[in-house]
Amino acid sequence: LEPYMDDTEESSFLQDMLMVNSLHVLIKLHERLQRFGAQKPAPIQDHAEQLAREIMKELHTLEARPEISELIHVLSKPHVQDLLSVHDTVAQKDYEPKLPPLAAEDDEDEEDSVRIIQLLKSKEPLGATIKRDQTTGAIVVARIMRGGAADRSGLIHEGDELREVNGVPMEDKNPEEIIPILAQSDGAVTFKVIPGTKDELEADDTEVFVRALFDYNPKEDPAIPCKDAGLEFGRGDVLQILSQEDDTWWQARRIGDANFRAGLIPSRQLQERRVALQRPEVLFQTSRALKINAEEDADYVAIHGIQIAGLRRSFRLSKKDRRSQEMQAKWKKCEADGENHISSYQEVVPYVREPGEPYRLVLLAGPSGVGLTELKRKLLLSDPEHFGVAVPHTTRERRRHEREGVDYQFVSKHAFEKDILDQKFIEYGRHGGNYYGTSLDSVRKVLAESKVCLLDVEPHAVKLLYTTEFKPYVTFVKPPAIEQLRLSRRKVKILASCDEPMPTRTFMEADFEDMINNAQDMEDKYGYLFEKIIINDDLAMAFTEIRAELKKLEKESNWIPKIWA
Ligand SMILES: Nc1ncnc2c1ncn2[C@@H]1O[C@H](COP(=O)(O)OP(=O)(O)OP(=O)(O)O)[C@@H](O)[C@H]1O
Repeated sequence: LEPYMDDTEESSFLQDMLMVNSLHVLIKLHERLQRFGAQKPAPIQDHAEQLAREIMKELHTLEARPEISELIHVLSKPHVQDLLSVHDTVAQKDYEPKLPPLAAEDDEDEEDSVRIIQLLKSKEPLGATIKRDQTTGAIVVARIMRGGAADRSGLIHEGDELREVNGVPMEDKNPEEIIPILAQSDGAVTFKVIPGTKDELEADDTEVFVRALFDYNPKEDPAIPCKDAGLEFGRGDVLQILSQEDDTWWQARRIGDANFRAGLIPSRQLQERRVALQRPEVLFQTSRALKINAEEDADYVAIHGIQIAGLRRSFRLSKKDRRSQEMQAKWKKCEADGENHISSYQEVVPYVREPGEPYRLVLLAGPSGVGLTELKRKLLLSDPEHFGVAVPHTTRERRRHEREGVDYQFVSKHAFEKDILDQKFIEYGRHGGNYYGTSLDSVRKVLAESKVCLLDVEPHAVKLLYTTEFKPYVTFVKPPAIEQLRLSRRKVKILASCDEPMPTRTFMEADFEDMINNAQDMEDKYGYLFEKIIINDDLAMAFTEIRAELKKLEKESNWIPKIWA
């Protein structure tokens, strides 16, 4: 397993688990069962326990001999008796617990339609919610949770009227008083119900999977009809929708949970209505042109000492030029559709890359200075044959050390402007009279080489790449809390703005604050596009995490928006 283990924690966990004695015993047991199962042994008789008792009785009547005393001694041992009892249970295939007999129905006045139902309840909840019917005042089953005990029994249905639970009449009880009665019942629970008239709808929507675009905690939701029936989830979790029968509360389970019982979640309509009612101000703003600072790219090499073709980013929003107005270039492609997006659920389907198919495009987004270039550089260095980056276009003069098509694609201003008109760029900007930009074709070129293309973009540009062709995997790199940010970046040198005397300086408090605020803004506006969030606190750890995520992405089935399928 070693090649698959990145993490020492994972491998030591596995090792410990494999060493556990009880696991070895279980494996032996399993092997034996396999062996005997194949032989299909049949019991000679299935009342060994009773037989032993009869033998004991007879032995007591016989004259005392050592063998007889020994046999009596052996047969009277509790564990031998238990063993015989287990033998009989298996021989009789008597695995199901027994329900006590139903009480004789002596209530003559009871309507004919009353049905007595017995369920065996374990520690698991019943999986049904109840409510008082507003018109009749009766207690009725409001909802049956898919996959729960009530659902599996097939005996209780939505709309059934509850008359009694374990002999306790429900007439004058509130739902709040009934819940503890049900919760406390363990083992057989007897219900007296009048079946409802509601037609059972065939569940035909269980193949619906969605990615949650918001965090949800039912305990904090005052509107949920039953907090205990709620399903907690986080943004990015994939949920299987098991019922959309109710317009307001859907039933769902979280993929990866061992539990197959559904929980309640707000429906799409409910969630979108809620968001619309408390929309942050920012969602009402008309999309404004985003001002981007262009920066001189050669500085990058000076700082990092390592040059990787196409890695330099000459047009990312930069803290270094924050105050330098004349360095600003306007981004054209900033029609941020995302700004009006309401986050609820995104329908997804499983996806496995076919051999020969291009890899999903890996998009990195994050606030300026958070470490996108650094993470990209580390990934490239870790496997230059596997990862690639798009070579940007520029209209500036080629420098001596630069190679055409490797460092940049050097083009004329006329050609660049034509490409802008032809919408060939994902992003472009202007600096010092020159254009810089990344084209869609340069990304396609990397993908056509069967490489994983790493691209860092402003989040508003993600929308442009959000297509079946690129199937982007959007990773948002986020700064840690300000204390850790100060600590981890205390020795880091960054490029200074052009009006500062030294070419490099350390991060300042304002840089940290900007980084955190910008990250928050990006998350608020574009969070629904982020498939993975990585917190770049310790650089080595952030790199290990992103590398592991990308490996998983390539090997395992992953969920992509249904519109790409
Ligand atoms: N986790 C970290 N710990 C310490 N230093 C870091 C960490 N991540 C990045 N850095 C350093 O912070 C500086 C800025 O990182 P980087 O250039 O990768 O940011 P960026 O997101 O590409 O931002 P920009 O687009 O503004 O350049 C670099 O010097 C980098 O080495």
